[in-house]
Amino acid sequence: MKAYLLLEDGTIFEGSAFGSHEEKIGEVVFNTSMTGYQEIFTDYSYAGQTLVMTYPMIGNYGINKEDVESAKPMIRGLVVREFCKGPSNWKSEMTIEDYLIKNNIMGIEGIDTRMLVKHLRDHGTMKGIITKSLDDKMELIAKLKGEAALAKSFTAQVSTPKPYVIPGKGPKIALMDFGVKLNIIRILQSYGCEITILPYDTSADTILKMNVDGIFLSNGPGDPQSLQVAVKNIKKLMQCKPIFGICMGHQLLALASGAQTYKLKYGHRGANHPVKDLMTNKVYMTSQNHGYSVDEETIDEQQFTVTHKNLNDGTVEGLRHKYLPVFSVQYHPEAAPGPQESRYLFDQFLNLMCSEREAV
Ligand SMILES: NC(=O)CC[C@H](N)C(=O)O
Repeated sequence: MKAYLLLEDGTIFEGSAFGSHEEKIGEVVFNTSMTGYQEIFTDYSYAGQTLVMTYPMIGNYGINKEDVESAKPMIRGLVVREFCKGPSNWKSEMTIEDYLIKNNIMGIEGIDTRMLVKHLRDHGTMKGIITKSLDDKMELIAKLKGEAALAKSFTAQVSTPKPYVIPGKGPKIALMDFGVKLNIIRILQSYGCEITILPYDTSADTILKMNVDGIFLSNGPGDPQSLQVAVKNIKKLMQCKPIFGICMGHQLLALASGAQTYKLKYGHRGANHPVKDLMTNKVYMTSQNHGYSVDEETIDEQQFTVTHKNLNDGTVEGLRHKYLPVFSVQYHPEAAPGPQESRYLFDQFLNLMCSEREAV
């Protein structure tokens, strides 16, 4: 069945519908990873977004129950050049089409994704809708342009509603859940940590009473500036405990320290973004998924050091407090999918917690 991707600026891409046929508005963003589509669909940081995969065939190794980053995909739509109807892999349990139907997500295939990405790079990220009919095109465009087209924040939908504990004999961690990727939990678990996953708006006082060894600030969807409640809590927490933040966690930590964030023209989403560790001059290939960035000009140099930078556009990729055991990165050291060479950052967090413990 014919379908269209209609963008907020009126641009139309024609293709064929697949998956569910429920038409939803999303912010259209592209990811350049060659593999790992299942982990990407289930990364809650994509909540509210219609995802364009630039790799030309998606779905060739199917979908399984194991390789997920959350309980369910929160993407609003999927745009591909071609989806694979006959996947082949020992782990495969269903096609991506079955998966999209099951999760009520509409897809469109047959799109010239190179042209679409060039358009988004030139004109910036914008809203769009995958639709079967353009009869009401002007109305749809007006809706896409409207303030109410997309919820302001998806955090409450993806954060845990209640605290829960993953037992362990190692350091105790409070994880502030803004839409955490499961691989972050898996890695912390592999160190034997006891992890308490907390709703995004848990107060600093509640967390301090838990007497944990460290605090982890997770990834998550949306604009960090819309999470002032967390910013306020982090401001207090950073004076008291070791903290490690990833992506949204990094942005919130920056806001808590008085810096500002801004929206990037078309974001960084992919598995081969080069990042330089300015402390060692080493370059790492990193997995990234973010639409916002910390404004370097606004960072208080008395308090924070910029530790990492993106080599494509020079944006801030890592921060470390000068005196407190507090640091963060914009990219994904848990990288599912993506290169695993930044896992050492979890060792640093564990070391910080252990040395703080010894110092007490
Ligand atoms: N992966 C993330 O945590 C993304 C953070 C934030 N929502 C952004 O797009 O910049």
